[in-house]
Amino acid sequence: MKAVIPIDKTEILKRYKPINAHTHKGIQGHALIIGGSYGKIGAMTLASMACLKTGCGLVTVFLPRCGYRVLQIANPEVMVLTDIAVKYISKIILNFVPQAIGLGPGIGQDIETHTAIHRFIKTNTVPLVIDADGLNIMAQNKDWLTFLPKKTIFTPHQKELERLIGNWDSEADKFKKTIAFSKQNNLILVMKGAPTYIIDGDAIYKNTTGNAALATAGTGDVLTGMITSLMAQSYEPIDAAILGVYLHGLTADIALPETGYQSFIASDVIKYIGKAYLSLEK
Ligand SMILES: NC(=O)C1=CN([C@@H]2O[C@H](COP(=O)(O)OP(=O)(O)OC[C@H]3O[C@@H](n4cnc5c(N)ncnc54)[C@H](O)[C@@H]3O)[C@@H](O)[C@H]2O)[C@@H](O)CC1
Ligand SMILES: Nc1ncnc2c1ncn2[C@@H]1O[C@H](COP(=O)(O)OP(=O)(O)O)[C@@H](O)[C@H]1O
Ligand SMILES: [Mg+2]
Repeated sequence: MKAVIPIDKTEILKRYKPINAHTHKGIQGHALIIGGSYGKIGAMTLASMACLKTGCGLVTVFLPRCGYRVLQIANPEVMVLTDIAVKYISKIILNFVPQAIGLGPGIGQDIETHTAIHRFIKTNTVPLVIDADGLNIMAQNKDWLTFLPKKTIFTPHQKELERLIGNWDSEADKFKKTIAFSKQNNLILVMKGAPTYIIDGDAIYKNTTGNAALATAGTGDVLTGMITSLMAQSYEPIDAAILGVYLHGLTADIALPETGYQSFIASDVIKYIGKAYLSLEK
């Protein structure tokens, strides 16, 4: 196993690109988040708001029809495209080409959603982040992995990772299997946990930010939005994964003295993204 590289401020400053004073929303990147199902539209409101607050110029979501009003009211800055189905995603039809796509928050596992994802990835060439049930669907259909753009980012928590790579009998075995999976499929794996590791073939990065305040519903959905945003802003996939994970953890570190562990929620990650960015400039 190669040396583990810590994701600390020095590593981040090598990758972080400050905003150009002459930029405009048309060149700040247009991101698309695809997901949601009846009862899990919140995952999409969180992911899309996190995406905007991480700096991309435009954000569109694609979700089932039941999410339309919810999204427009909760996040007026976000644009909405809807599926023909009311409660789940059945066919993904887009009317523009985004710079990056996040797929999976709250998407559920309806059989029609499996088919929609299959059809979508067969033709998609846009850089992709896959999370949540998007990962669970890929785990049940491993022959679809060949359709993914190279360096697609997977963001599994431990349980989702197990569904993808099978059981492990030690930490070393878990890393060995994750590295093999990353290499075989040319994917980047964000192994979420405490701490989060990022695997890109033989390269292993260990995050140094974050704390137990993040152990709350929706913080993973927020991370998907943040990484998708960075990819839409032209960061290379590995840089988007590293910077996204670092900033996400940093929000919880900055917030902790004000919120404590227990009252911190996923919306607070979004609330503190600005302070996390500002701390990079100090
Ligand atoms: N407001 C919303 O709409 C929310 C929607 N969510 C969506 O709900 C769906 C289900 O996601 P879940 O992750 O809850 O379901 P999963 O069934 O994938 O994972 C949860 C299970 O994994 C176990 N587990 C073991 N190790 C874990 C670890 N390190 N981290 C997390 N879980 C671990 C848990 O105990 C639990 O049994 C996803 O589509 C997700 O996007 C959730 O993110 C919660 C918030
Ligand atoms: N104890 C902890 N310490 C640090 N980070 C944590 C801890 N618990 C959870 N996290 C982080 O919170 C996020 C949870 O993601 P996930 O399990 O997908 O949540 P959800 O699906 O509810 O959005 C991950 O980024 C994970 O690394
Ligand atoms: Mg999750």
